[in-house]
Amino acid sequence: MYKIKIKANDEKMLPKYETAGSAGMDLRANIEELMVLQPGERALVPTGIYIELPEGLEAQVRARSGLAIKFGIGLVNGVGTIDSDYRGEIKVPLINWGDKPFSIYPKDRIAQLVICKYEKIIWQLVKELDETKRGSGGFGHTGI
Ligand SMILES: O=c1ccn([C@H]2C[C@H](O)[C@@H](COP(=O)(O)OP(=O)(O)OP(=O)(O)O)O2)c(=O)[nH]1
Ligand SMILES: [Mg+2]
Repeated sequence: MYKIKIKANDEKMLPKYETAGSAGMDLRANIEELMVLQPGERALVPTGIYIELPEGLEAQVRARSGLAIKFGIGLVNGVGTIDSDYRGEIKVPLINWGDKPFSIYPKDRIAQLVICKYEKIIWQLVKELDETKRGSGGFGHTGI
């Protein structure tokens, strides 16, 4: 298990696994006052945490499905990527896709962080790629 350096003003803000098998650790809103997201509105919500990942690990910011299904709350950027050399505050670009105003209270769990391994590659520029049965078929070409 990796031990990852983290900075936070309050230990309660440290993301943690809610169950033994959770892949994600919930991120909390580091705000002083209630924030309201109107339908269609987006906001970059601070989490108060700063991390130092070794090269080869990234952190993914992902939506919480409960907020998505109940209130239409998602991430404007789909999945956020926290680079290993990023030392700034982790922030969550939330959007209210729902039809009602959504209230965020201080320390609410607004998203989750998943730590993943990634590979670095170098490109080998070629004229032809290996043939496959799929070829360029995609976007539903096998049917629905
Ligand atoms: O949901 C997110 C996405 C990104 N970041 C931070 C960490 C990441 O390392 C940095 C840059 O993110 P990204 O590469 O996605 O954004 P960019 O628009 O390409 O910015 P940059 O030019 O700084 O790389 O912003 C967050 O805090 N939350
Ligand atoms: Mg970038």
